[in-house]
Amino acid sequence: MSTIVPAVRVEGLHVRYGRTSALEGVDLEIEPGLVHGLIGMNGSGKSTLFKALMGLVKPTSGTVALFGGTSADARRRARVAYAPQSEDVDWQFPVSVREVVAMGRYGRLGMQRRLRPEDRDVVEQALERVELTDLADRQIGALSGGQRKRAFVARGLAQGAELLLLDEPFGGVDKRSEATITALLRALAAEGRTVLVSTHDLVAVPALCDRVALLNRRIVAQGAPADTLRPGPLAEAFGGFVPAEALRPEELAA
Ligand SMILES: Nc1ncnc2c1ncn2[C@@H]1O[C@H](COP(=O)(O)OP(=O)(O)OP(=O)(O)O)[C@@H](O)[C@H]1O
Repeated sequence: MSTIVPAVRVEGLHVRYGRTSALEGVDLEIEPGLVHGLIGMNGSGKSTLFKALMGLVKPTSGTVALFGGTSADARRRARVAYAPQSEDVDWQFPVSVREVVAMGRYGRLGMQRRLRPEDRDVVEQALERVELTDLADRQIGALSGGQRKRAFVARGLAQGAELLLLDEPFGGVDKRSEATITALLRALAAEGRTVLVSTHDLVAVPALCDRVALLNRRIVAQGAPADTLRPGPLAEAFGGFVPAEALRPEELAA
């Protein structure tokens, strides 16, 4: 039996918003040190699953464990970082990019504490890692879509998070930024961090993800991209529609 504690273990998770059933019995295990893709159509429950992992929505039933403990515990110990979908962020908030990244440090120290010189160094290193040093004094809303995503990744890095949950990091991002973010996330996994990314961009998946989970209110398929991005599971995940860009050339011809 494997002794590796999964970064995420979800069992029998149901979430409802009033009359809307968003998740219906999700079972999911996320192995640490890999990039995992969470793929599903609009309304399939991706954001709800992220929020449930963070303890931001209450399950109707089922359980969520991060590193074998509660999500509250993982948050308290700064082990998990969450970058919400762009629509869920107030981009007018008067904070600079550097201040957003520094929030990752406060997560560890508590807002009452002042950043020490070594914390400031960590913030600068995180900014440099995502190539935002030159834009660090800008108001966060004055960044492009791709730069905003990178700022949130930097916040997670400054926090020292072992698990990064990124909701649609490729939404509204051009191909160049997408390649930068992909390389960054691959490098984070190579360091042993765990990354869970929701995306519609199926073309990006094989280069980015070690594992894929297809979601349609429950997990339809989970495994290596080559095994899951197949016509059958894709049709089930996308309500009968098979996104052609997800298929390999031989399957397209079939
Ligand atoms: N706060 C809410 N109140 C009521 N219903 C909600 C709420 N948030 C989400 N829902 C509903 O729950 C379902 C799942 O939504 P969710 O945002 O998790 O899907 P998603 O896969 O992230 O979608 P998208 O790809 O469009 O972002 C949808 O039917 C949505 O309308």
